[in-house]
Amino acid sequence: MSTATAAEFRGLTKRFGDVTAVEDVSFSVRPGRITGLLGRNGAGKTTTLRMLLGLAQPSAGKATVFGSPYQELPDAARRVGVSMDGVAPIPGTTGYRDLLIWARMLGVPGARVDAVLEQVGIAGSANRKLNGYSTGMRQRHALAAALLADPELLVLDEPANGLDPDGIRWLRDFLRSLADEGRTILLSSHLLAEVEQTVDDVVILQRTLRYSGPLDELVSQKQESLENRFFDLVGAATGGQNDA
Ligand SMILES: Nc1ncnc2c1ncn2[C@@H]1O[C@H](COP(=O)(O)OP(=O)(O)OP(=O)(O)O)[C@@H](O)[C@H]1O
Repeated sequence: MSTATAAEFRGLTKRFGDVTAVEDVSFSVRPGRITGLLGRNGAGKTTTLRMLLGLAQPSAGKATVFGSPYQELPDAARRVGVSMDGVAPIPGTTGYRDLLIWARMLGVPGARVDAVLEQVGIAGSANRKLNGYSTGMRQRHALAAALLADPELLVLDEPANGLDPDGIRWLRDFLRSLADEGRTILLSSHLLAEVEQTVDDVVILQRTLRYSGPLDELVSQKQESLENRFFDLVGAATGGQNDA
């Protein structure tokens, strides 16, 4: 890889009218590692990822992938695999058919569909309609779609949401195997105990950046759990979201 970081966020700010969702956030995502973007509901995680992917325009600052804004990155859709809410499948489509449509859009061979279905462990359900999938199966399906083009970077918004304990353990091992192959993973989550067992680096967001760096430096500073360090950095909940 030619650039030293897989993704960079510099002074990134996003305002929605009177609401500042993300304020002056800067951090780097190191290649070949799993980075967890953590924050409570409304902390600005999804907005940050959307700005990285060119889906939301920053009010100030910038985000780059492999050194370029996403929109200017050659072959971006194949180099960056994304799992994020907001892309609805065609109603009544089977899992297989949905992935085949994505494969054609990405210009990858149809055989990749079988490969990713096997990888995420839902090949046996591929001929079922997607609207009958459980939450866990939907998460695996979304991951399969993200993997179709064999991307260098995976951006996963809340990939553990809705997974049962088996699914969570599977996801952890699966993400680690992807990172061991040299891929970079940036995932958002509010499941702190889960993340503690999954990620190498941590970014804590509460509108502003509260921490970015290796997980072990964060938790070993005080020999405490990620959860305790998280609340040290973002403060206790006051009932409102997106508190300063
Ligand atoms: N399109 C939008 N229009 C107006 N406000 C928005 C929009 N998108 C996000 N926001 C606001 O920006 C803030 C950050 O939202 P965001 O979805 O990025 O947080 P999050 O950390 O991903 O939260 P969650 O864990 O609940 O998904 C919230 O106050 C949210 O209401």
